[in-house]
Amino acid sequence: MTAESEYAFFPEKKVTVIKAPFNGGQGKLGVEQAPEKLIENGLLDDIKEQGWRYEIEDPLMGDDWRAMRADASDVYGNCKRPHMVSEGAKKVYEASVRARENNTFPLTVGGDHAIGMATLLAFVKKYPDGGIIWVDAHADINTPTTTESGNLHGCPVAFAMGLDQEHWPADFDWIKQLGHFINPKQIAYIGLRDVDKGERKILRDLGITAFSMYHVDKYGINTVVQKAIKAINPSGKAPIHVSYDVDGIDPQYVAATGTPVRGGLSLREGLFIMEELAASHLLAGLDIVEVNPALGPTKTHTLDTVNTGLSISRCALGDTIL
Ligand SMILES: NC(=[NH2+])NCCC[C@H](N)C(=O)O
Repeated sequence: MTAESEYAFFPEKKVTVIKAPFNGGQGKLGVEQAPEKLIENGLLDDIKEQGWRYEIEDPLMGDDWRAMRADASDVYGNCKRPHMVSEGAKKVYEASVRARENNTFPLTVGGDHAIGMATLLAFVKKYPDGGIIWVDAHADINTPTTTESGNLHGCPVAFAMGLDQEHWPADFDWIKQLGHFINPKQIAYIGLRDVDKGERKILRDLGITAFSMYHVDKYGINTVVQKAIKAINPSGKAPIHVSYDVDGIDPQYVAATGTPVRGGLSLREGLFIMEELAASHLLAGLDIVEVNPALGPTKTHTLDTVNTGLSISRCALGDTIL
C-alpha cells in the first residue's frame, strides 16, 4: 500500500538513484558490486511500485578505480587510499548536489560508507538545518589521527564535520573549500555497538546524540527513533537524511558485509526505523551502504543481505505492511 504525497520535500515523488560502486574506504573487494546486485534484484521496480519516478546517476563511471586502488603510494600517515577516497567522494558529492538542486530524493547505493561524507555534505549544503540519522554498528567518526585501521570508511562523519582538519591529507582540501560542514548537533546515531576509543571521546566531547544497542534494548526501538528525531529536529519540520549502513542490522540477517558485529538490530527494528521516518513526512534522502555480495558465506546469506537492503529502500519510499 502506498500513501500519496507523504513526503513534504518531494511532492513530485521523484528519486535519483545514485550508484556509488566504491570500495576504496576499506580493504575488502566486492562491496562495489552492490548497486548492480540491488538493481538486479528489483530496486528500480520497487521504486516504481511505491509510486515514485526515478532517474539514475552513475558518477563513478569512466574512472579507473582499479588502478587507483592498486596505487601503493596512495597513503598518508596511517590513512589508506586518501586520493582514491577523495576522488570518489567528490564525484558522489557532485551527483548528490545535482539531485538536491533538482529537488529529487537522493537514494545513494554504495559501495562502502566512505561516500557518506559526500551525501551528508550535499544534504547540508541544501538544508543547513537538516537532521541526519546514521544507522550503523560503527560511529565512523574516526579522524586521520584516531583511526586505528587507516580505513577511511571509518572516518566519513569526521570529514563531514570538519574534525581534525590540520591532519587531513591535502586531497581533502576541496571539502574545506566548500565552506560548510555538518554540525555535531544535527546528527544522531542508532545501532552502535563497536566504537573505537578515540571515537568514544569525540562523541562525548562534542555531545553527539548516540543510541547504542544498549539504548535500543533499554527503551525499545520506537522510543529511540522518536528521541533521535527530536534531538536532530527540534522544530519538528526539518528534513531528515538517513545514512544506513546495513551492518547496523544483526549479522544473522546481514552476513554479507565487511565489518559485521553481533548483537545488532533485528530485521524488524531495522525496518521500523525507516517506516517511522517515512511516516514522519520529513524523510529527505537515504544512503544504503556496505552490502558486500562477495562476502556471504553462502548464496542464501548474500541474498538475505541484498534483500535487506531492498527492504530498507522500500520502507523509506513508503511501503507499509498494511
Ligand atoms: N563503515 C564501516 N563499516 N565502518 C567500520 C569501521 C570500523 C573501525 N571503527 C574503523 O575505523 O576501522
